[in-house]
Amino acid sequence: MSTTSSDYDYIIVGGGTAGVVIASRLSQYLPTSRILLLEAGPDAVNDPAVTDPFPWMELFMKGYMIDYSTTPQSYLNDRQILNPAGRLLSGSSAVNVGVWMRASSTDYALIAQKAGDKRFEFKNLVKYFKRVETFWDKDADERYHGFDGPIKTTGGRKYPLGDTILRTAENLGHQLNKEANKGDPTGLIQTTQCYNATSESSCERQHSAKVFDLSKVDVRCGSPIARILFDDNKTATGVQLVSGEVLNAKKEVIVSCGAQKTPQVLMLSGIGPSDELSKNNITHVLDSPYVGKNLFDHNGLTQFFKIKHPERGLVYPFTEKTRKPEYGQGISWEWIVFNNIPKLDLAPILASDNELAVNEGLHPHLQEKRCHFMTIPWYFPIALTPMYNPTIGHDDGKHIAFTSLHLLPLSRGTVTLRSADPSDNPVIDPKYLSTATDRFIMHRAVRATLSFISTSPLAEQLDGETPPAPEGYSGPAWPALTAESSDKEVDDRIRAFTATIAHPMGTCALGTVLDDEFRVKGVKGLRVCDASVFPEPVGAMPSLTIYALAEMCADLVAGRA
Ligand SMILES: Cc1cc2nc3c(=O)[nH]c(=O)nc-3n(C[C@H](O)[C@H](O)[C@H](O)COP(=O)(O)OP(=O)(O)OC[C@H]3O[C@@H](n4cnc5c(N)ncnc54)[C@H](O)[C@@H]3O)c2cc1C
Repeated sequence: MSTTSSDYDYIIVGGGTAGVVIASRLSQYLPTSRILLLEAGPDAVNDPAVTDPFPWMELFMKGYMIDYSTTPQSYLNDRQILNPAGRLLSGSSAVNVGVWMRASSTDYALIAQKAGDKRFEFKNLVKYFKRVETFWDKDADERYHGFDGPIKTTGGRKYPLGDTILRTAENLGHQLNKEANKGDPTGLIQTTQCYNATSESSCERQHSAKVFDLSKVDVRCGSPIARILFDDNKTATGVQLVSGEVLNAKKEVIVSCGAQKTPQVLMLSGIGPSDELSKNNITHVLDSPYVGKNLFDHNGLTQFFKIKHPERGLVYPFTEKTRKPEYGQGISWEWIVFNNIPKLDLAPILASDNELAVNEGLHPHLQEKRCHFMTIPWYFPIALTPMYNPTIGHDDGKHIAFTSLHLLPLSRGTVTLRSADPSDNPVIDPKYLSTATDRFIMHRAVRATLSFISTSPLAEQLDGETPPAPEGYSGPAWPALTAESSDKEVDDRIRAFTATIAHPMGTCALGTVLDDEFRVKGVKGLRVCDASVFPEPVGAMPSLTIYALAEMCADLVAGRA
């Protein structure tokens, strides 16, 4: 067969977090191979709106961030939940908040069990975590941290309320966990973020295409694909772009379009649940019933609390106006609490959801070191819930925010096709909080925040909650929540204001859709590697784990694993 300029050895579809890593590493490991990376969005790698981690609104306005809003969610008052993702080279790594963390080893053990391979256990992932990062603290334990990886990190700030938060957490019984990256994040941890410190008080975002070398990869931005092409033996032979152009892959196609788009690409290519394909008149390549199933996400509720003495400059976002060396580099927060719910409290709720193995204590939620939720204090009113209270701006200097974040959802939703048109977004139905266990965990998470703000010494610095007052809302005023609020008041608030922090995962999972080397079962020459591969949630912000899985995938493709 003669070779043309449209013939490649490997085509990676989706130049996001995972796709960039895989393309970069393959070009390094297989230097004689021709590698193509196709990205739907633009190349904005050095646009200050991307490299500066703070101008989020600009990311939307410039079209770098798109919204995959959900269907009406029945356990959230039928609200459609804003669901952003990056649509540019680097994908969501170019628009995210930059929290850099690993989950509990128990979470990875469950993923390994579902994937059917020990390679996904924490101890076997550590080498990939290390390969990716340059950890900011040179004295950190080298068994767990990398010091020469492409992603530089920052941490170790000192905010005026830092000690107050630390002592409040300790008064509530949370131990300071100085090494949260060795498989047990339980307790109070100091936040690390994936920024590169450019001075004592400034930093730039570390996103995948900024730091991974793509000089030996053919990168085509503005090139959304319509479908993957197969021969009669169900071997992937290349892709067709939305423009109609066909590009050939002699060895493999690797799909990394993120948890919302990867299942859509597979279904449009004829791989998916048979009924879904038939409904959209798509020619079947393979009935793969779990494509687009198993969608889960991290739900969060954010609340704003008034500071008693704003004149002391205790709270501020880290913006141009307020950059101070003692605040270090990064978004204005320094602590996160990883919380466990006691087994005796959780077991009856799990049983009410008919979850298996609860009575024997074998349910994954009842295992040691599993963290069910996070409490996140921010030194400014971060607007994770849109239109929460538009009178409070980021720079108001009078509020602190707390996010109560549910980490281990049992609810499972779907990504299905809106139509056979690749330009249409898929239908996203995460079925948020559709299990009693998830509603219970979310409730406990908010209660934990209310205890935190009512406990000394933080309590003495605060003056209650400023409740939400969304623009255009004309109903009765929302009561300020306190530790004394009724269960109904807490649940009403959860239903009305819970959002997502944009961690969708699970829609082309290892073990069901994929084998243990990321290959799509039932066809040849096709792999998937991105947030969609998780069979079970990681109870942490996921990007570091996604980077690590992409490193592993590149090793497997190149025969180095
Ligand atoms: C606002 C926000 C804040 C977040 N904060 C954090 C955080 O603080 N810490 C953390 O760890 N995680 C965070 N996350 C989550 C994390 O960033 C994502 O889970 C991760 O980046 C997803 O990586 P991915 O490779 O699966 O997909 P992405 O990085 O989203 O990449 C998918 C890419 O595929 C492209 N694409 C889609 N369809 C096509 C097509 N048909 N053809 C070609 N290309 C296509 C997209 O344009 C995109 O570039 C956040 C996410 C968001 C959106």
